[in-house]
Amino acid sequence: MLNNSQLDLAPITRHLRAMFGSRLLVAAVHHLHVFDQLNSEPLSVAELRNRIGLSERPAMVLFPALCAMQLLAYDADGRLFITELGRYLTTSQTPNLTGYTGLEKDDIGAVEMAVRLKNDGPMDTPEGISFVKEGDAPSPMDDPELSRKFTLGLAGRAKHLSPIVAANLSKREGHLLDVAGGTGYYTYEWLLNNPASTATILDRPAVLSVAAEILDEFSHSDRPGAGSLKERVRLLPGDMLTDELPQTDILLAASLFHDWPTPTCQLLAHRFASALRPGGELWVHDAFLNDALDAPLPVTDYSAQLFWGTKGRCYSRAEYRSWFTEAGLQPTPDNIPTQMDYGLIWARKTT
Ligand SMILES: C[S@@+](CC[C@H](N)C(=O)[O-])C[C@H]1O[C@@H](n2cnc3c(N)ncnc32)[C@H](O)[C@@H]1O
Repeated sequence: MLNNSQLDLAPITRHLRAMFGSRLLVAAVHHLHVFDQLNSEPLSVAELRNRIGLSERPAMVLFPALCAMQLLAYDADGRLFITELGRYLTTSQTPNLTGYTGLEKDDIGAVEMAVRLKNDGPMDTPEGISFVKEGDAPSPMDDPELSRKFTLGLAGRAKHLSPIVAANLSKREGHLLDVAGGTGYYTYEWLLNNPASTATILDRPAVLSVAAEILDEFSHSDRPGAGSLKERVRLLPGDMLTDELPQTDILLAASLFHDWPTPTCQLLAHRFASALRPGGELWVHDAFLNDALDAPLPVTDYSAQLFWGTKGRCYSRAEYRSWFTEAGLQPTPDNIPTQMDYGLIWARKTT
C-alpha cells in the first residue's frame, strides 16, 4: 500500500543532489580526462579505471553518472563508449563545448571532487566521516554537537518519509529492530500501525539522546496509540559492525547501506541475517541504481553526494539482492517506491 496523499519532495532533493553530479561532470572532463581516454576506442571498465587511476567505489559513482547524463554508454561487450552527445565534450569534435565547460574547471567543488575521486574519499578527515562509526577512528556520530547536527539534519526527511515506509512494511505482531535508526521516526510510525508490537532502535549513544527527545515529543502527540510508545521502544546504544544484535522479526535498514563500501555492506547483510528469527524479514529503504548501473540520474547524483560525504554510494537492487543471497536470505522481487527517489526492497529468512 502506498500512501501517496502527501507531496513528493523529490524536486527539492534532486536540485540539491544535482550539485554533486555537476562536480562529477567537470571533474571527468577537465581533471580526469575521461573523454580523451575514450576518444579513440571503447574501453572496458577495468581498462578505463586503470588509465584514469580510479578504484572501485569512485568508478562505480562516476561511470553510472556519465551514462545517466547520456554522455557515455555500454556497448554489447560491456565496454564504455562516448555517445553522440558526449562527443561534444571532446576537442576532436567541431564545434565542441569543452571551452564552455572549462570555464568551471577551477570551481572549488569540481577540483575537490577530482581529488576525492582519485583518492577514494577526502585526503584528510580529522573529525571522521559523516554518518559513520568504524573501529577506533573518530566519528562525528560520537561527538555530542556533531551527532546532534547530523541527526537533526535527517529529521525532516525521516518525518516525511516514515508514514509511507511504515505503511508499506509488513504488519505483524512481533519485534522491529531499526538498525542505525537515527531519530527513530520509522520505528514510531510502524509501532502506531502495529499496536501489539515492540521495537529496538540501535545507534550510537549520542544519536540516541536526540532520539529520546524526539520519542518524548512523539509520545505526547495526539496520534492514536502514541501514549504507549515509550513502553514499547528500547533505545540500544551500540556498534552495528561489532556488537551482538538482538533477535528480531523485522529488521529495518533505512539509509544505512549507502554510507558504506561494498565489503562492509556484505558484512552487514550477514550480521542482519543472523539477527533474524526464522520467518524474519530484512527491509531496506534506500535509493537504488538500476541493475545496468547506468541510471537513473537523480540516483547517480545522490550517489555522488554520498561519495562526497560518506564511505558509501548508491547501489543497485541486484547488488543488494546478491548480498542478501550470500547471507542466506531469500530476496523477494518486490520493488516498492516511496518518495524522494527512495524505495523499499526486502528479503526473508526461510529457515
Ligand atoms: C544516514 S543515517 C540514517 C538514520 C536513519 N536510519 C534515517 O534514515 O533517518 C546513518 C546512521 O547510522 C549510524 N551509525 C553509523 N555507524 C554506526 C555503527 N557502527 N553502529 C551503529 N550505528 C551507526 C549513525 O549514527 C546514523 O544515525
